Amino acid sequence: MLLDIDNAYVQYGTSVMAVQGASLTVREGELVSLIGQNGAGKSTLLKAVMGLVPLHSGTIRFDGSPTGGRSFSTVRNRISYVPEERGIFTKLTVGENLRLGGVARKDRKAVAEDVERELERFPVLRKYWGRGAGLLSGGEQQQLAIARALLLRPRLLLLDEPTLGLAPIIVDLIFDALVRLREEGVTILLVEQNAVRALEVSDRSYVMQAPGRVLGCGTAAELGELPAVVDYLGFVPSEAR
Ligand SMILES: Nc1ncnc2c1ncn2[C@@H]1O[C@H](COP(=O)(O)OP(=O)(O)OP(=O)(O)O)[C@@H](O)[C@H]1O
Repeated sequence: MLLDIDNAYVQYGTSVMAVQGASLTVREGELVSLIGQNGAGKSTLLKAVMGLVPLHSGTIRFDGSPTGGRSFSTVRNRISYVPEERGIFTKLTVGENLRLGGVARKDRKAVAEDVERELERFPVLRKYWGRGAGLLSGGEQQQLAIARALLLRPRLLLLDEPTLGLAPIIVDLIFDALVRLREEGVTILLVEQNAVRALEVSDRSYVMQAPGRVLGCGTAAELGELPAVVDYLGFVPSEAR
């Protein structure tokens, strides 16, 4: 098991318990999605994996080791995270942003090859290589954020709502890229509000319901057998689309 979240609780301040006993696993090579409505606790769970919010209780293990300890480093363990707000440095160029993804690596030649591969994956980044990243559209910035995250050669890629607010043609482009990444063997945990598309591309999905509980998990076919999940989603996962 690459990622193993067991009975995680996360609290903001003293009142809001945003995640309440969530368990989730990701195996090497899987594309797993986390779906559910606004405020269900999906983003919080990703932040907990990155150590950006502390666990109240429960455990998160990466490759068998707890993620919470001082000695754990997401960079050393090669976990890449693309937050909902993307984290692009708007004052830097596209090329500078992209190269930043590889700064922690020592294999400079391989980094250069990986930059080239990302430019082939997302041609718009080549086109705008020298342009200030702040001038890119939302969809272009999202491609840059994903490409930059891939430059770490992540063992696990965490994506928070990569298609939120983007034009349908860009949504298609991002989902196509996810399918290809999965074929390349990149392990992905995807938070997505577009449940239909997420179910379509994922090996397995977790359905999360506020406040912070996992309602069910499995393949689209398995989720379709769970009445509470079908009720919550408002459609039968295996019959979507
Ligand atoms: N920094 C914060 N301080 C206090 N409460 C927060 C904070 N961030 C999130 N919450 C609350 O925690 C709960 C879970 O939020 P979270 O963002 O994880 O949900 P989500 O499923 O990712 O939804 P969304 O798609 O809207 O991001 C919500 O009730 C939210 O209001």
